[in-house]
Amino acid sequence: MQLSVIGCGYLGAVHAACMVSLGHEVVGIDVDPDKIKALANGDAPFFEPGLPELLRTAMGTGRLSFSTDIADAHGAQVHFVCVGTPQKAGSNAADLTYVDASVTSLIPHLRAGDLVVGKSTVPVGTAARLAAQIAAETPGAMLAWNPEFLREGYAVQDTLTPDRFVYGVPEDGSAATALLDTVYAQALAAGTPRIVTDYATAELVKVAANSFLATKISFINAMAELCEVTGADVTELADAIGLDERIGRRFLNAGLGFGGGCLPKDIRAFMARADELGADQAVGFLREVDAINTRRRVRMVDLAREVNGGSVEGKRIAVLGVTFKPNSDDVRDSPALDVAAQLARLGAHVMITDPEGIDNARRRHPHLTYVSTVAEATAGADAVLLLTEWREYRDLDPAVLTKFVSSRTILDGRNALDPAVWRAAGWSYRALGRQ
Ligand SMILES: NC(=O)c1ccc[n+]([C@@H]2O[C@H](COP(=O)([O-])OP(=O)(O)OC[C@H]3O[C@@H](n4cnc5c(N)ncnc54)[C@H](O)[C@@H]3O)[C@@H](O)[C@H]2O)c1
Ligand SMILES: O=c1ccn([C@@H]2O[C@H](COP(=O)(O)OP(=O)(O)O[C@H]3O[C@H](CO)[C@@H](O)[C@H](O)[C@H]3O)[C@@H](O)[C@H]2O)c(=O)[nH]1
Repeated sequence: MQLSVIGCGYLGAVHAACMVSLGHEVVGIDVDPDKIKALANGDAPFFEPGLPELLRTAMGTGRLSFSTDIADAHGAQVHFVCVGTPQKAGSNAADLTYVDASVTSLIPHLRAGDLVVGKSTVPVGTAARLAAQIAAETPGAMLAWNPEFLREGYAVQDTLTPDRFVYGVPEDGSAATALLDTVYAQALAAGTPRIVTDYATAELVKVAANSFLATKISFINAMAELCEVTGADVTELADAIGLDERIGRRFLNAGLGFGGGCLPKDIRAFMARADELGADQAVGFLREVDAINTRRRVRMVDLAREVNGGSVEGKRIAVLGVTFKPNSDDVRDSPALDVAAQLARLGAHVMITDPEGIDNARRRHPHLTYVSTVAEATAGADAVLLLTEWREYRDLDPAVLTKFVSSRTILDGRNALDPAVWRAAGWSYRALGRQ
């Protein structure tokens, strides 16, 4: 099938390359000329495991092209909308500027029978509004909402073998469903469940899933707060409750909390939309989920002060990890970057290192100091903060770090290290939610 993918960021670039690997012919469109130039050269414009190889193979087939001109989407039968829906400045609501602009620019190039497929995460009600616009301007063209559930760091496998497909389709949605079934034929044949529903349900499935995940993380972080005042251990607590299959151990890792370009802005946009719908009470608990999450960052800064005798002013603090999670270069709403910036504001000499995130972090916080190695970051450090649990930081040998630091103090913001190993090597080990 001929497909277009509009918006080639973390979601769209992976989607485009994966669709080619399924046998389709794809044109990727983006308004960012640098991104399109890199992609057209077969280079991934961001770090995502497996994407460079997939892109190179896809380019080699001759079935993947990229363009900044939306007119090049003409001729595709299915058009995936993958543009950003960030948080609006000064508000909790989602900024729909990019979704609206991309659909408006696409409409003149649609033909009757074409299917526009929204993949971006949007407030409930968006699909119905866009469907009406498309129907008015290109009779016979259709819209479906097919939210995306991929995780950064696992984007390729999540796209090719998702847990489920959700299709939000109009009342007479059989043609739209049939087209999406053709696009995803391979995964469907392998048994991936698909739920065909209305627009509103599909939109809500996406934000409900992210709200649930955020709530699970904030729940365990609230327990961490209790552990801190009682001397209990949140990792053992999580292991114990997680053995109950109804609860499950996944997404119960206490620490610095959730960040990234999705969970924080999605729960806020959900609250804002519920407010507009007069249903703010229904998701009022998300305010608490957000507040618990933010408190973890404050707690980490406080802990850094505490181990430095009450103030970090003039202290050398090594920060290991700056992305919002490992295996990604994404620093959007990164708890690690936030903590590093707060410590710098308090007068600490913060030395940040990260395997993939430095360029993005520097763009957001150019005044902070970035170095390429753990040795440079920890040289003369009064405290070492592990803030993103990259494999290489989990595997650090305390005996090796001892040679660089000025004080053997480690704060484990992700409960990723074995306290016994670090203490046995003479380190003072502190973490969130455990002694
Ligand atoms: N990142 C993820 O892991 C992920 C997972 C699931 C869902 N989502 C959702 O997918 C959407 C995209 O997220 P992302 O992380 O890929 O964002 P992103 O910022 O990485 O990418 C968005 C891209 O859209 C482009 N764009 C903006 N306006 C455009 C237009 N008018 N025409 C063409 N391109 C345009 C931008 O230049 C950018 O490259 C969001 O709604 C997000 O919530 C993201
Ligand atoms: O037990 C846990 C699990 C995660 N996190 C943090 O939560 C954040 C989000 O992690 P994750 O959900 O793995 O990353 P994303 O790539 O942002 O993926 C989420 O957001 C995407 C965009 O909507 C969805 O598609 C995915 O299903 C959803 O998991 C990160 O900061 C993690 O460090 C924790 O603190 N504890």
